[in-house]
Amino acid sequence: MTSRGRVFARTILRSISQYRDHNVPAAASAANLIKDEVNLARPRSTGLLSGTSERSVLDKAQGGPVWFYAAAGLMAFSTTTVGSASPHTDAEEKGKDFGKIDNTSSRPRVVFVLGGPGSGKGTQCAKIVDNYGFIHLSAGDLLRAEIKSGSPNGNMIQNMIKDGKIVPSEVTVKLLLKAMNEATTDKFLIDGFPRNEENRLAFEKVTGLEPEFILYFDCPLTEMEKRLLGRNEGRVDDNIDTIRKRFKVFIESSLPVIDHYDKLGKTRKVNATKTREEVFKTIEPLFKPFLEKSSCDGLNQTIMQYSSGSAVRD
Ligand SMILES: Nc1ncnc2c1ncn2[C@@H]1O[C@H](COP(=O)(O)OP(=O)(O)O)[C@@H](O)[C@H]1O
Ligand SMILES: O=c1ccn([C@@H]2O[C@H](COP(=O)(O)OP(=O)(O)O)[C@@H](O)[C@H]2O)c(=O)[nH]1
Repeated sequence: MTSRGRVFARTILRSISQYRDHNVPAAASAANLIKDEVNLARPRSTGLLSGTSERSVLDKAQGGPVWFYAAAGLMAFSTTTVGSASPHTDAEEKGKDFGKIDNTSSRPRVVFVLGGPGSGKGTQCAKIVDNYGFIHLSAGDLLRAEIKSGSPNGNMIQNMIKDGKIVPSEVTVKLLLKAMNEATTDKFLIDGFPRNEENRLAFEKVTGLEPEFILYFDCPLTEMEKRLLGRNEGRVDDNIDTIRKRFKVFIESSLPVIDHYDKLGKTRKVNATKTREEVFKTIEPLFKPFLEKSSCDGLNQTIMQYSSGSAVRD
């Protein structure tokens, strides 16, 4: 990050603050998130040219430090196309046609794993991690860890989870960013997030990242209820009252997110009622392309661009 870049980022932060003064709520929450992220990302961004291990994974978003682009509001979303553009694409039907993953890019690659509570997201994520080198970030697990850590937000998060409500985006996005920044790989399975349109917009604004695709586990409520009641993990929300509230929230708030990505041709719908093994077989073709070519070439190219100054956007 050059000093001109820093000056530019500060200017943009100022203009976001001015928007906030004019009561633009999205700009206001973005500005808060961005300020936090500046603090998170800044110490690492000094190592831009000193090798991949020292570069924050998120520094690579859009070929530059994420907080810089977030501050600049230059969210030119990824042009990566994954699979067919037709909506409501069933994974079974599409088979190998999922293959258009941009493995020459060095930016972090994100897959959102969505579906109702108990549809089997966590179960399948574990299998994908074992076989395809992704990092699994469960937003619910991150929130539960935050409660355990004794964070000042702990009580609020606990109450929201008990009541089946969606925790404010500021909290969840910050936890996700921190986990992404600490990760040693750039392939992320983000499980159980975004849960509503506000979550989605907050993540997009702050990271500038668009998911490669959305894995949507389609499962009837009766099956999900049965699975949740048998989960036996001692969770405060796996009781019939909270389960019913979670279903309502899923239908009212989360389905519109799945629909949004559907319209962009990014939703990969999977029949989640099959056995664990059958579901995994169905989704595997979606992940094979990620193994086909290392992203090192793209990464090296990005580092060279930084060396020559051509990737600096001020
Ligand atoms: N395909 C499946 N068939 C039957 N039970 C399943 C299947 N997938 C997951 N389960 C079980 O259902 C429960 C909920 O699964 P989980 O992966 O935790 O769902 P989610 O992460 O979507 O809430 C767990 O007890 C899990 O072992
Ligand atoms: O992005 C998220 C993810 C989870 N939660 C909260 O955490 C609970 C449990 O979510 P998780 O994904 O762990 O459980 P699932 O819905 O898959 O059973 C949800 O009901 C919400 O209260 C949230 O607020 N935002």
